[in-house]
Amino acid sequence: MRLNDPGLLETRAYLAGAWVQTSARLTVHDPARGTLLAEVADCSRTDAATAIAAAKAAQPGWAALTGKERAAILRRWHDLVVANADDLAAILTAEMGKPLAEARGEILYGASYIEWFAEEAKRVYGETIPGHQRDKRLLVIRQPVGVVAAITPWNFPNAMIARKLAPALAAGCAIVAKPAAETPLSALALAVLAERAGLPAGVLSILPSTDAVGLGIEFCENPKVAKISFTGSTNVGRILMRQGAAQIKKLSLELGGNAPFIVFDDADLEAAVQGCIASKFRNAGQTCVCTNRIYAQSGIHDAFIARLAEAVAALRVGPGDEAGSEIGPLITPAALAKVEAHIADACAKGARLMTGGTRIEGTFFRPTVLAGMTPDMTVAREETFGPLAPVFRFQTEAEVIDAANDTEFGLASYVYTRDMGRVWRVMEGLEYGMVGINTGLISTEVAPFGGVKQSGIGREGSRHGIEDYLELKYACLSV
Ligand SMILES: NC(=O)C1=CN([C@@H]2O[C@H](COP(=O)(O)OP(=O)(O)OC[C@H]3O[C@@H](n4cnc5c(N)ncnc54)[C@H](OP(=O)(O)O)[C@@H]3O)[C@@H](O)[C@H]2O)C=CC1
Ligand SMILES: O=C(O)CCCC(=O)O
Repeated sequence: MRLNDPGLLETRAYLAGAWVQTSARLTVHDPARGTLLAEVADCSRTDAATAIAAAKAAQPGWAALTGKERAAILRRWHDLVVANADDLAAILTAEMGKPLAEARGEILYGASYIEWFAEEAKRVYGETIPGHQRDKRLLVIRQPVGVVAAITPWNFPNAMIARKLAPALAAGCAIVAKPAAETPLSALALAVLAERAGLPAGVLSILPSTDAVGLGIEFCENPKVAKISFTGSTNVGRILMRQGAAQIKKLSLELGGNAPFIVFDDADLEAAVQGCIASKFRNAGQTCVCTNRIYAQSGIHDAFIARLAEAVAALRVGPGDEAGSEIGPLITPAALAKVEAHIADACAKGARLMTGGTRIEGTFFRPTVLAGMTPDMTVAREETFGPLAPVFRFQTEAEVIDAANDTEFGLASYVYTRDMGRVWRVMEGLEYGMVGINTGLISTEVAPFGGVKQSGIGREGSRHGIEDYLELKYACLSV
C-alpha cells in the first residue's frame, strides 16, 4: 500500500493518550487476496479498564471547554480527514475490500458526521419552563453522559466509528472504542488525525482486540462507563443489553435489517432498477440498509426482473483497488457461505436463478438475482449481507405492506411509485425507521439514521444524534 503519509498506517493501539504496542498481535488481511497487511496491537480487557480510567479522568476537563472550543478541534479533525481522504480510502479498501471510489465516498461520509457534530457542539441548548407555582422557576440543562464505550463493525470501518466518536466528543463525553478485528487500521488512522487536531490525551482511546467478548464485558460491567454505543448484529446487541442490565447501562444500538424494496406497477422502471442496484449492491450487499427482499407488483414484475438481471449481470466484480471494480470481495469465507446457503435454500424451494449464483475465486461472488421467491425461504426472514437480490411477486398494496412488515427487523425500507397518495399510505404503514421513496440511497449526516423493532435503539446523525450522548437535568428554583 503506497500512502502519501505513511504515518497514517498505525499499528499500535491508541490507549489513554499514548500509542502503545502490545505483546499480543492481531493480523489484518486483504480480503481480496488473502495477503497479510499488518500486525496490530491486540488489547486485553485490562487495557480496556486502563483506557476507561483515563477517559473518566479526562472527561470533566473536556466537558468544561465551551462548545465552540470543542467544535474548533472537531473542525480541525474534519479538515485533516478530508485532506487525507486518498490515503484513508486506500487503507480502507486494503483492509475491507470495497472499491476505492466507494471507500473514498465513505471517508467523506464519515467526515460529514464530524463536521455536522462540530457544528452541533455549539447548540446544546437548555430550556426554561413556566413555573408550576408563583415562586418557582424551572430550568433544564443538557449535560454529557460521561464516558462512552463504542463497538463497531467491519463493513464501514471509518464511517461507523466516526458517527459515534463525533457526537460523543461534541457533547463533551470521553470515548473508548473497539473497532472490528478485521478492520482496525481505518479507526487507528482516524485517531492519528484526531491527535494531530489537538484532541486532549485520554479523551479518546482506540483498542483493536481479538477479545471482543472480554472487552464487551468490561464495557458493560465497569461502573465508570455511562453508556455503550454499538453497531453490528442483532445477536451481539442482545448480548450487550443483557450484560448491561445489571447497571442499567444506557445503550444506543444500530443492528441488523431485512430491508424490503417495493416496486409498484406505476413506478418508473429504469429508476427502480437503478435504485435497486444502488441499494442492494452497495458494498457488495454488506450494509445493514441494503435491500434484502424485493417486491415487484404483478404488472411490472416480469419487465422489472428482466431488466434487473441484465443490469446486475453487467456489474464488474474485482479487487477494490483495480480500476472499474464495482463489487469487491466478501469480507470472509463465512460471509460467502451464507450467501450460498440462502441461494441453495431458495432454489431447493422453487426459486429460479436469473443471473449469477456462483463464486468466482477467493471470496468474490457473482451478483445474483433470484425469481419465484416465497415467504418460506430463509432469505425472507434473514439478512443475507451479500450480493443476492431475491424478487417476490405481489398483487395489492395491503398485501405488500403486510409482507414487508412480517419481520422482527425495522431499519430501512424502499418504495417506488408515482402515486402521491400511495407514497403517504405506504410510508406511514411501513414499520421501519427509514423509508426511501423513489431512491435507493438514504444515508446522510443531516438525517436521523436508525431502526425500530429489533433493528435498534437511538438515532445517529441529524440534530437528534447528539441526544444519545446527553442527559437532561431539571432544576427547580424557589425565588
Ligand atoms: N448493522 C450493521 O451495520 C451490521 C450488521 N451485521 C450483521 O451481523 C452479521 C454478522 O456480522 P459480524 O461482523 O459477525 O457482526 P458482529 O455483531 O459479530 O460484530 C460487530 C462488532 O461487535 C464485536 N463483537 C462480537 N461479539 C461481541 C461480544 N460478545 N461482545 C461485544 N462485542 C462483540 C465484533 O468484534 P470482532 O470483530 O472482534 O468479532 C465487532 O466489533 C452480518 O452478517 C450482518 O447480518 C454485521 C455488521 C454490521
Ligand atoms: O450499519 C451499516 O451497515 C452501515 C450503514 C451505512 C450507512 O450509513 O448507510
